[in-house]
Formats: sequence, C-alpha cells, structure tokens
Amino acid sequence: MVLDEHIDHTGTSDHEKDMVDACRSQLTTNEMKALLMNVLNGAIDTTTTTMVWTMSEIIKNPRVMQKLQEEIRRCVGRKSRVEESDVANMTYLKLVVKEALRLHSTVPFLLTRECVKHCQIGGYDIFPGTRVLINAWGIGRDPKVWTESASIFNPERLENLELDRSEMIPFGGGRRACPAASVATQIVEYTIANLFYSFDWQLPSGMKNEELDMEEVGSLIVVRKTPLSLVPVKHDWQD
Ligand code: HEM
Repeated sequence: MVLDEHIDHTGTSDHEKDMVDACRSQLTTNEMKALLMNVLNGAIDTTTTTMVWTMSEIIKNPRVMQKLQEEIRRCVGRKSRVEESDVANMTYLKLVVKEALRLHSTVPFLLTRECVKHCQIGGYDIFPGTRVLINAWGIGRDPKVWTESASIFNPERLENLELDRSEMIPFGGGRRACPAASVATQIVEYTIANLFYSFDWQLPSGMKNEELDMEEVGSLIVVRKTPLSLVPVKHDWQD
C-alpha cells in the first residue's frame, strides 16, 4: 500500500497518545481498566456489526442463503451445533463473510494517520504533520477494482481471486492494522455457521427480501440505520 511507506502509524488521537505514554511508564489499575474497556468496546462493536451486516446480506439474497445452508449442513451433518473444526471445510461461508467485509467496512476511515515525510499521492502533495483519513469503505466498493457491480453482494466474485493487499482493507493495514483480524473473522464465520445451521430465517410479517432496508449510518462505525429484525424458525430435518 503506497500510504504505508509515508504515513506514521504510531500517532492517532491525543487520547490514544496518553494511553501509549501510560503503557510506557507504568499502568495504574484504573488506566489498565480503561485500556481494556477501550479494546473490548472496539472489539465488540466491530464484530457484532460485521455479523449483523453479514446476516442482512444473506437474508437479502435467498440464493446465497440456500447455497450457504446446504454447505453448512453438509459439512456438519446431524449434531446439536456446529463445532469450530467443522468451519475449516466451509469454503462458501468464508467467501460470504469476506464479501460482507468488502461491502461493509465497519470502520470506514480506519485510524487517523499523521504524515511524517513529504510525499505525493495521486498528484497531491501531502506535507509532514497532515492528518490523513483512508477511506476503507470506498476502497471496498471501487468500481475500478470491483467493476460496475461493486455494490452488489456476490460472494462468488472472490472465488480464486488473488487480491492485492490494498484492494479491500476492512481490518486496515500496516503497523496499526487490526491485531485481531484473523480471530475476528473466525468468530464471525463460526457464529454465522451456527445461526444458519440450526435455524431457517424469515423476515417479519410477509416482508419481501428485496424490501429489506440496507441504509447505513455512522462515521466511526457504520451500522444499519434500521435494526435488523428477523424470525428464527427451528430447522426441520425431515428424516
Ligand atoms: C470483524 C471485526 C473487526 C473489524 C472489522 C475490525 C477492524 C479494525 C480496524 C479497521 C482497525 C484500524 C486499523 C487501521 O487503522 O489500520 C482496528 C484496530 C484495532 N482492533 Fe479491530 N476489528 C475487529 C475486531 C477486533 C477484535 C475482536 C479485537 C480484540 C479482541 C480488535 C482489536 C483491535 C485493536 C486493539 C486495534 C487497534 C490497533 C492499533 O491501534 O495498533 N479488533 N480494527
């Protein structure tokens, strides 16, 4: 990623600098609690928001839901619930979650960077001290990379696709990238697998899939404008 070469990943907000300074000296119990609460809040919001967007996209696309449930139930067989080891074989599930992350970068502008060295990006001069926002949300929907159908949820587009590190960056990049990217993806995959294994999901009161509102709000974290409301129906195995 071009930006990585020029932009300092150590500095973000003043609040965060205070936290880093506190770590460098000695953390008091209260500072440690505050730091942990910050990490936990960030971790929970991003992960649950990603799950909600993934479920929304699956429900909106019945073809995807059917294919996904066939894969999950084939891989798991008849059990009380999905086990973590089952998920390794679910190739379509991994594409579904990745495609949801492409379309819904929950942290749309990542952490703010501060430029440490004069550089040019896209013909623009960026001077030292400039605060830079990276539009991860826009990168995941760039038609130059993802074609005219960029805004359409289509997990198959990612099949056998060799991605450059900068073509979708829902977990950021460089030294300040999300340290939990791998585990967070696994948590989302595992939860979605369990939810779609045990239940068939319906929209409330005869609403049609295409009517599901996908409007987004927020700037730090992008969430659904209207809460997702679904009806779980226990799956009938019929055998
Ligand atoms: C799907 C879920 C998640 C998403 C989409 C996500 C996304 C991100 C993004 C975009 C950043 C900023 C990266 C950058 O600016 O380059 C970040 C930072 C961070 N994330 Fe996550 N995250 C997720 C889950 C988690 C979880 C579960 C944890 C902890 C258990 C976590 C801990 C952190 C921490 C500590 C940072 C700050 C890293 C730093 O400042 O150096 N994240 N995350």
